[in-house]
Amino acid sequence: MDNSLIIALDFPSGQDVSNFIKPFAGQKLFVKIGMELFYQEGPSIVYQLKELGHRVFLDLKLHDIPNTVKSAMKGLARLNCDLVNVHAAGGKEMMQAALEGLEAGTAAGSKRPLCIAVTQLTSTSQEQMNKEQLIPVSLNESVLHYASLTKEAGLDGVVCSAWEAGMLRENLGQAFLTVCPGIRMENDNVQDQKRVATPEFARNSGVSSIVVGRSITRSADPLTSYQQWMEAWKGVNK
Ligand SMILES: O=c1ccn([C@@H]2O[C@H](COP(=O)(O)O)[C@@H](O)[C@H]2O)c(=O)[nH]1
Repeated sequence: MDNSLIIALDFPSGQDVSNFIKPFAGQKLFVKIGMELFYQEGPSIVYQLKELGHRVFLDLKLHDIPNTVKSAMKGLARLNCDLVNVHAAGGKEMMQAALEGLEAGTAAGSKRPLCIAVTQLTSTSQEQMNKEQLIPVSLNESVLHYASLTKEAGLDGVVCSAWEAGMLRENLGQAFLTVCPGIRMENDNVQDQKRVATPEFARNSGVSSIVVGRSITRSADPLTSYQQWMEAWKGVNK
């Protein structure tokens, strides 16, 4: 899954998704289904997108007691998605349980979905983390701590901002995935994101894959916008 641009399909219905992907006919995309879409459409939206040949990141960010997460992951493994995730704040035991569930739910002879953990949301600032979460360290320290726990638990990588990706590569190795949302073109509206970076910065920091939502899905011409984003991410004409 290295060097993918994952499109966040943050839509309220499957019909909106169909309208969005129509101009991409024939292209195999890597898409992300988050809570908004999954809570409305359920597993059928995963099946539909897989049937069309797209890779699917099911971004439900599980965070519960280990037994509950294990059982939920067992069910998610049966959906045949490519990537799933949890919150690292759930702890090492919960993350290990997530993997056990995924392995138990993966059909014999099939590959289990990759599993990554959210470190600190890209909508979280240093100040908010210190004051609201009462975590009295720097954002980098917190992200490195959560990512180290994630690696110890045996997961495949983390969700972090592009600003932390270089540090994580140095400390945890380049095989450990860094999947980064909060990506914006220079001068774009950052909306609710706090730790944002450009696709060029992400590429130069060794990010594994970027997640881009509204900049593409809310654009007047999503296909052209996607092509421009791909060029910026891959460094075409640089
Ligand atoms: O830390 C995180 C974890 C997940 N996300 C998700 O990524 C996309 C980003 O969308 P944009 O429109 O490009 O801001 C969205 O689905 C989030 O739920 C994240 O942003 N940060």
